[in-house]
Amino acid sequence: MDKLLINGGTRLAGEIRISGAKNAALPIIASALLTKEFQTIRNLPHLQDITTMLELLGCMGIQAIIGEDMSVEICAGQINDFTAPYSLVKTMRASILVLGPLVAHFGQARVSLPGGCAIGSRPVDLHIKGLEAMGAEIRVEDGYINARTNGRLKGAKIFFDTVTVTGTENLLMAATLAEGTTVLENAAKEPEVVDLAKCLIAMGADIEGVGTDRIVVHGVEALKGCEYAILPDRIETGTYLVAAAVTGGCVKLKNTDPSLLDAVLIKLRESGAHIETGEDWISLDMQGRRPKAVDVLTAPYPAFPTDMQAQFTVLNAVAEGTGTVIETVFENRFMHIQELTRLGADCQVSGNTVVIKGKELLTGAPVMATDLRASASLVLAGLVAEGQTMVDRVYHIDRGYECIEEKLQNLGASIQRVNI
Ligand SMILES: CC(=O)N[C@H]1[C@@H](OP(=O)(O)OP(=O)(O)OC[C@H]2O[C@@H](n3ccc(=O)[nH]c3=O)[C@H](O)[C@@H]2O)O[C@H](CO)[C@@H](O)[C@@H]1O
Ligand SMILES: C=C(OP(=O)(O)O)C(=O)O
Repeated sequence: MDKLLINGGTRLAGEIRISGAKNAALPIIASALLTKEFQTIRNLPHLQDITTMLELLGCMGIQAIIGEDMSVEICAGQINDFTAPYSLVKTMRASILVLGPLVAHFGQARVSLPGGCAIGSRPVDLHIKGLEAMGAEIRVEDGYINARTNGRLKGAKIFFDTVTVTGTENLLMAATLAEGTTVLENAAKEPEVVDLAKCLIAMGADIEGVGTDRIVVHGVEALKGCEYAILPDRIETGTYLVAAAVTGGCVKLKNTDPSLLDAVLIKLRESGAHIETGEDWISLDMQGRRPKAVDVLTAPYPAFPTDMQAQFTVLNAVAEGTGTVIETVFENRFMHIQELTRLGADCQVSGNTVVIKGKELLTGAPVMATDLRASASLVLAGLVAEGQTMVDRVYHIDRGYECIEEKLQNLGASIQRVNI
């Protein structure tokens, strides 16, 4: 099994390119199920989750032609199966994103229930209720969501009790082909939802209120294929900025979009980082200093993202002062804390809050990755810790970070992938 071996202590410096956003690419690949025409998607990140999503379409008889320039061509016209099997869904919860498009376009879907995961129970009740409100008949049996509709789905008024990103995306996609108008209230405003909506509009969908919490979709009879480039990954961007900040380094990240990272950049500036931005780049210079501790509270966009919480815990662990991280989105997203403690971090967890007393030095140790962002935080801690850190279960990281060791090596880090 692959592991990452890190020798900490190098100040990161240099330039790297940010990849396309995993969390936009996944729903946009699923959107190809809404048309029988060819869909061309560009700026795809090279990630395990993308491979899994394409494999999922492959199980349905759909071929994806992968181009050399990080693009893929998909044509759902060849579909012959409407099942998302447990074997794939258990490795990637975002497989649930095929549910809405399959029912809306083909009138049937059989999608395995994702189940809980390391960061919380993560139910999909709001996806199911929304589709039922649109007229789908849904039975949950043998661990599968079986959905059917006789004719087109019907437009409906849907209120999300909780802001849900993939829930909004699933119902948004379903609504594009429904008969009549669908109103999604308390919808997610994440940039990845906006990117999906822009792609759907390019396919011929009629959508208003994109980027607000009230999305109105006037259903159309058919959608056409389009060519669409995925937006940059704001979480990958934020992770490399924190990597530079904790090592006192100076980096420039290209092919990104600073306007997607307001809440993160504010916290990094508060921590003492000198940040400059251009239209598609961000530079951060820590000038060799330790960061100052910052308080963070996660909440839906545009607030501070839960997917950056673990990384900021590491920033606080090596900062001057004491910082607090409060997680309000997922009930169990502190699995990295125990591992950070093994590197010497001083963290006290109480309910959804962790209080971190910054230390001048962390020390390397073997640690175990438990989920995607938890793993990223362990790599960041390893970069700053004195001595050697070995991060095990790297497959979690490969779900969401393209060539992480190569990108960090380009910034001067001592990090290697080993298979022992
Ligand atoms: C592939 C993808 O885009 N993943 C992101 C997406 O996950 P995902 O879309 O799974 O997360 P949600 O936005 O749905 O979850 C937010 C909260 O709503 C709850 N909930 C959700 C759906 C539902 O039917 N019922 C319910 O109670 C969840 O348990 C959680 O507490 O948004 C999360 C929150 O920004 C991010 O951390 C993930 O990286
Ligand atoms: C939690 C994440 O992904 P997923 O929703 O696919 O588990 C993430 O990207 O941090």
